[in-house]
Amino acid sequence: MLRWLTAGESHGEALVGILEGLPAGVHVTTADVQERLARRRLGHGRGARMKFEQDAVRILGGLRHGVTQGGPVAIEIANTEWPKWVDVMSADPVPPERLQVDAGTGDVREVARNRPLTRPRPGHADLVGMRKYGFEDARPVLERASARETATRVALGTVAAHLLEQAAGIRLVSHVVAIGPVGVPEDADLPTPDDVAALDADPVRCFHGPTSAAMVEEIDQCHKDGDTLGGVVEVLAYGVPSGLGSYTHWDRRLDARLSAALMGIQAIKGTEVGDGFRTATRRGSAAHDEIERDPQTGRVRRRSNRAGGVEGGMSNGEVLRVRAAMKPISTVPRALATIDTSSGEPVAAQHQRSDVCAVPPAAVVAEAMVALVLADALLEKVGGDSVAEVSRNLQAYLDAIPELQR
Ligand SMILES: Cc1cc2nc3c(=O)[nH]c(=O)nc-3n(C[C@H](O)[C@H](O)[C@H](O)COP(=O)(O)O)c2cc1C
Ligand SMILES: C=C(O[C@@H]1CC(C(=O)O)=C[C@@H](OP(=O)(O)O)[C@H]1O)C(=O)O
Repeated sequence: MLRWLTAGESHGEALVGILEGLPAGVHVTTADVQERLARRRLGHGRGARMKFEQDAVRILGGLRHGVTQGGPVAIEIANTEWPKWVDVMSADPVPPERLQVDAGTGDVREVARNRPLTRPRPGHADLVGMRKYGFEDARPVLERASARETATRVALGTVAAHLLEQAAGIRLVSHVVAIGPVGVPEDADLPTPDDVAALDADPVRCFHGPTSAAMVEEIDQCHKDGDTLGGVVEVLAYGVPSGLGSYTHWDRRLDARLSAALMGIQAIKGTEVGDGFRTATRRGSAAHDEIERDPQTGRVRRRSNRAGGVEGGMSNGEVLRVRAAMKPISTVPRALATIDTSSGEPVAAQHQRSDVCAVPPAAVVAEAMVALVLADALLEKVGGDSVAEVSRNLQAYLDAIPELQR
């Protein structure tokens, strides 16, 4: 079983992620993690912070000379914004005068940052978080609710992706299929893992040129209008063997596990496996993937992949395809109506800098979550304490599948 945990606040000193249950022998370096994190900062529509926030990575445990040792991998991502927040986000008590507006000492901007946030944003965690944890200030809520935390998921997902590729030849890619009302055509080509450089070069991680240009226009128009946008991302995993996950119990189903992991990303409000909601509109004869034997190779194959590579809660050997729908950013510049929780008066919601659209980075985060779930399911299916053992076990399982079922 693979387990992962994250800790840290958006403007705290650092975020930390731990990945436990990894086999020894996964080759991965700080530079690999940094490369994925850089990808998460890309994307037309990101706010000002992503221009200067640097994601300073340190691997604190679990690796020796670029190879996992079997123990938990711990990764720190320092917030380079931290110097501006040292007092406001200090873990230990600070002298009260350092945080008071009228003290006339210290950094005035930092004092301003400590003003209680009492105008909760509709759509963010602010109001319910204040109620639930007993805060009169939304600061502690947004610090942990913030998607800054997704940096740790991408860091841990990098390690999982390396395990998948090195032990089983599984490779992932993610892309953006819709931003607001602008979506790629249904019959557009799917990217493969060899297309990552092209996706990185695209301002919105979209694989369909004309749609990408229209998405950029939509974001620019939305920015001008003081508004925000959501969209849909898709993750594809190539080379997934048949039989990860199980039909035997609800929480063993691969589709359920993928869906929960995607839904656990901030602002994701819908998930889809394969054609998902579109399948629900079809008749059975046009909804499923017929089985035949390839006359050339003699192998069992499908005539289509509407199921997105999962049947009965198990991977079926086809390309795994899952989608996640992201709501528009809730810090809307043309601020929405709310109430001031210190006075009860109707006011405009708090708003400072913010992303206009964070769908492109959400694709990178979704890919990391899928990598973690698949790595967990792979280890569960075949086990192994080293990458070599996982590979051997996988091969032995595949070799044991009867010839007529292959
Ligand atoms: C990559 C990414 C970046 C985000 N950036 C922002 C942002 O700049 N401003 C904002 O209000 N919400 C942003 N969000 C969304 C909020 O974190 C999210 O809406 C909030 O935590 C409430 O959770 P919920 O939307 O799941 O209910 C972002 C989400 C992701 C995945
Ligand atoms: C910092 C990141 O995303 C942040 C996610 C976020 C939110 O409310 O979720 C709000 C913004 O932060 P701030 O309010 O400090 O500008 C984003 O920049 C990141 O992705 O690394």
